[in-house]
Amino acid sequence: MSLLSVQDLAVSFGPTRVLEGVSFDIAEGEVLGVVGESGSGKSMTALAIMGLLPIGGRAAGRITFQDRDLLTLPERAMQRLRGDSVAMIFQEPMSSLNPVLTIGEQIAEVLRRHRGMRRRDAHAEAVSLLKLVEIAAAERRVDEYPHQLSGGMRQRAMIAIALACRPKLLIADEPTTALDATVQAGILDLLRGLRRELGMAVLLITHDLGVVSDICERVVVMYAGRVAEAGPAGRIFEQPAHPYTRALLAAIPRLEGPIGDLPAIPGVVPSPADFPKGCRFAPRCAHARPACEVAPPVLRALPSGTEAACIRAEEVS
Ligand SMILES: Nc1ncnc2c1ncn2[C@@H]1O[C@H](COP(=O)(O)OP(=O)(O)OP(=O)(O)O)[C@@H](O)[C@H]1O
Repeated sequence: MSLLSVQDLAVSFGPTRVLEGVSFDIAEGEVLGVVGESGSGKSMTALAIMGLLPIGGRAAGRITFQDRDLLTLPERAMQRLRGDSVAMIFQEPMSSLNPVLTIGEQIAEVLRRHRGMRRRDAHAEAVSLLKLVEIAAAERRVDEYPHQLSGGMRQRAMIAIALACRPKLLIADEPTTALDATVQAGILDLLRGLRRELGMAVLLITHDLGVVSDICERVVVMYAGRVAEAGPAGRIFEQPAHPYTRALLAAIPRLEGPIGDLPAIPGVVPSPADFPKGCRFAPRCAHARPACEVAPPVLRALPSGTEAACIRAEEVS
């Protein structure tokens, strides 16, 4: 059974629809990757799930978490859910951490509020949580301020705060983008381990298919506010059906590849006001035909084992 089910999600700002027809499920303990370039709608999807859309944003469709319809849940219940069951971490931990409180105080605050812990117990639990996210010298670090930690350590501290309420689902929005490659690998290892140890589901948002390749079981590829392709990670990587997925895969830097010769996708994601009438990827697609510009392609199951929104998927994959 699904822990989270997103069905036909749309997000609008006034007359502008930035997201449309987005559907996916996450099972308990599953890691789902949501991938796409900047502007494809990944963050908006996450914020709609959290009930934290920017001012003026309106969500339609259905988001079900453990049988509760999140789009109709009263704000107080939503607040409780954000503390108790669903947690989110962002790309830049410094903007989410409070600079004038120690890491320990910030974790303890969550523990007191959501788990009703007393001050001394909360401090001890904060140290345990810092150990869980593999911060060395946790007993000392717990009393330090965010600016005293490195970027990688701050992200680990953010994860510790997110874990303090023992969420069933962790939404990680570009958690490693601001970090250098080695630190990035460490954070991904940590997420993989935590997921195994705690059995929590993870929704991992990234623009980098390389990041999802060995941590996610399933992948949703988004383009210009719609799902371009979705399926098991293995299938997506071995036999991608959508030309956009293939282009993203070709853009993953490979160590053995010639340096400075990375195949890029020409052009940029259109802004919502300029979304084409037909396939939104058509203007950048090497395989586009006039038929692609007539109507938006529907997501359909393909023999390769994924679902793709491309009318030429069988011919081009
Ligand atoms: N406050 C806002 N009001 C109106 N439109 C917005 C607002 N914030 C974002 N958008 C639009 O919503 C679309 C999706 O943005 P979103 O941030 O979800 O993309 P993304 O894939 O997460 O990209 P990034 O990796 O850059 O965050 C974009 O076209 C963006 O211009």
